[in-house]
Amino acid sequence: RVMAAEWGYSPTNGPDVWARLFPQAGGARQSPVDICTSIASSDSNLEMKKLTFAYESQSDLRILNTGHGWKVEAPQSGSRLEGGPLGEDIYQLEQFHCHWGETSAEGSEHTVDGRAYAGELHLVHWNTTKYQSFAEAAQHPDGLAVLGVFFDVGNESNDEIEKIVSTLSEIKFKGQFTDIPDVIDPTTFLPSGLGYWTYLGSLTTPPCNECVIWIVYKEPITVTEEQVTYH
Ligand SMILES: CC#CCOc1ccc(CNS(N)(=O)=O)cc1
Ligand SMILES: [Zn+2]
Repeated sequence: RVMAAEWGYSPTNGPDVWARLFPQAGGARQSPVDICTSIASSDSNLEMKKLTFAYESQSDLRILNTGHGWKVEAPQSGSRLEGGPLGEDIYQLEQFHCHWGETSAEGSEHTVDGRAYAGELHLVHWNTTKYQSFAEAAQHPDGLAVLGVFFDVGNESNDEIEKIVSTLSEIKFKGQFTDIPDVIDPTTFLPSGLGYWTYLGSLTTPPCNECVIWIVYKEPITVTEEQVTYH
């Protein structure tokens, strides 16, 4: 059948047929992957070059219903992500968004030894040392760096996530957006334990560009069931 107009996750427009419209989806370094902890090698170089990040608190951020979740546009010229697997380049925050599922038993894009988490937050950065724009960076193998943080469902709610999901009732439909009234500090999304897995991959959704250096934190953050299931 001809590809449905919009890509999605159904049998007729899902990942198995994305490559028809988005050739990179058929590439050799596609994300997400299952992280097999037994074969992940620890790289002494990474331990030497500590991954460092610095974010500003931002107000007046806009949140969008993408049709596949929510996305906060957060271009931050003052933000910096560097070190670890990123060589000498500096990466700047562009946006962050979330993936979750129908139940809290699934929803993350990456899995760890076959185990899915309730959701996954992605902080998308681009290489401002080498490229002039996000769109240009997304055309290069070292163009983007995405921090992935798993969500575990528990009894504590995450205050920063609450600032975001409390606005979702205003953007029930794809394409709608609204302003987030609170100040958001992306640093608070990160777990306390800073151990991570890293690999060279791609955008996990179309156009699936193979331009992402993935950094997936080992420690999940805890959110409540409410915070990852929307009515
Ligand atoms: C090239 C291009 C483009 C559009 O920008 C994006 C940005 C992020 C994403 C989501 N990718 S993910 N889930 O790997 O962060 C998809 C398209
Ligand atoms: Zn994502």
